Amino acid sequence: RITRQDLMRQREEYFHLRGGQLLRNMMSRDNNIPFMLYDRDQIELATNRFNNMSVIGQGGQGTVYRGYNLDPDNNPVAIKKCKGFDENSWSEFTDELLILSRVNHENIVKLLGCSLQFDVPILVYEFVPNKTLYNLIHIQTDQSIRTMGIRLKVAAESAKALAYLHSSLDHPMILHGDVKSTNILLTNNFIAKVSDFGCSKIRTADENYDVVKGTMGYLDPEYLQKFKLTDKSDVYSFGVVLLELLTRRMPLSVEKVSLASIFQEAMREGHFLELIDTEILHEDNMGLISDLATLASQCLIMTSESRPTMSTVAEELRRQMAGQVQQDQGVLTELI
Ligand SMILES: Nc1ncnc2c1ncn2[C@@H]1O[C@H](COP(=O)(O)OP(=O)(O)OP(=O)(O)O)[C@@H](O)[C@H]1O
Repeated sequence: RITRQDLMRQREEYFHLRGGQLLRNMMSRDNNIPFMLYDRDQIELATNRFNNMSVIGQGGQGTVYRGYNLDPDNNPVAIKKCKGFDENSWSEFTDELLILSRVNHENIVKLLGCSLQFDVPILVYEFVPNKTLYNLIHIQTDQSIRTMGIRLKVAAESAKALAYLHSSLDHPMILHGDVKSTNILLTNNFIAKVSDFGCSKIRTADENYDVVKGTMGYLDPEYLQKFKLTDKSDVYSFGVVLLELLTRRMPLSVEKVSLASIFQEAMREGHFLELIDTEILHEDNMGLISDLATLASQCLIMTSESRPTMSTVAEELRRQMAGQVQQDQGVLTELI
């Protein structure tokens, strides 16, 4: 018969085997890192024992639950239960957590903590209440996402988040590896939050990788040839997201033709305007649309070296935003 004491001992064992002590030491060394290590009981209570009613999403790497009572301010959280996790990958996973816990950016879904007391990793994130960008572009016809201003803002914020992951001094270079519109979440005020970190996403720039990760329609063609993920692979995938925002077309057509290739051909032949979503195709927007189309096209260049860096893309989008604000103010002044 297994007693409660046996169970407690087993949980402690799991905790140590999986590098829990390492994480605990790191946290006590650096009080600035608000990263929590949750007990099994806390997670089970928060998800009502992983009750189906608490499920908010299903991804390739696991199931996401809505949870309560874990956040000190009592905000809801999103709890991801990873699946298909290899027992031998725990130490790699804990190493990654040490880095991911240092990621702190307003446009990145915050990783609040984890639990090491289950047979698979459990990750706890800040809860983002609105839908994914994919949902708002392709499924729901939310009025707000129809405006050019919101689309530009979402693009600029997502680019800023990716640029931070690639080149912040807070942590080594982090490659996202699966940038797509389902991995951009939006708050009720349409603040973009890049998500989906935590299951083997950190790579050093020169590491070779032989398993194809990522999503069809967004994958860097050079990565598919060389199996080497780089910062420019994220730039390519971001280019596809930019196209989704401009065209409201799916990244892959029903015939499995990529939006990127259709768009690049239209750019070469000078008729890309035919692809742009008619809802944003106004005279006032023409300059901006043309600039954004050029930027997307640069992100999608076949040879990765010729693509801009994420910082350059973010800076260009910031500049465009500033231009828009000025333009809006100009219109206002004229009206007054
Ligand atoms: N922090 C969060 N707040 C609110 N909802 C979330 C959060 N994280 C994920 N979700 C929801 O859960 C769904 C699944 O997320 P997840 O990141 O696991 O999968 P995915 O990105 O759709 O697929 P994959 O992991 O295969 O790339 C998302 O589409 C979203 O609806």
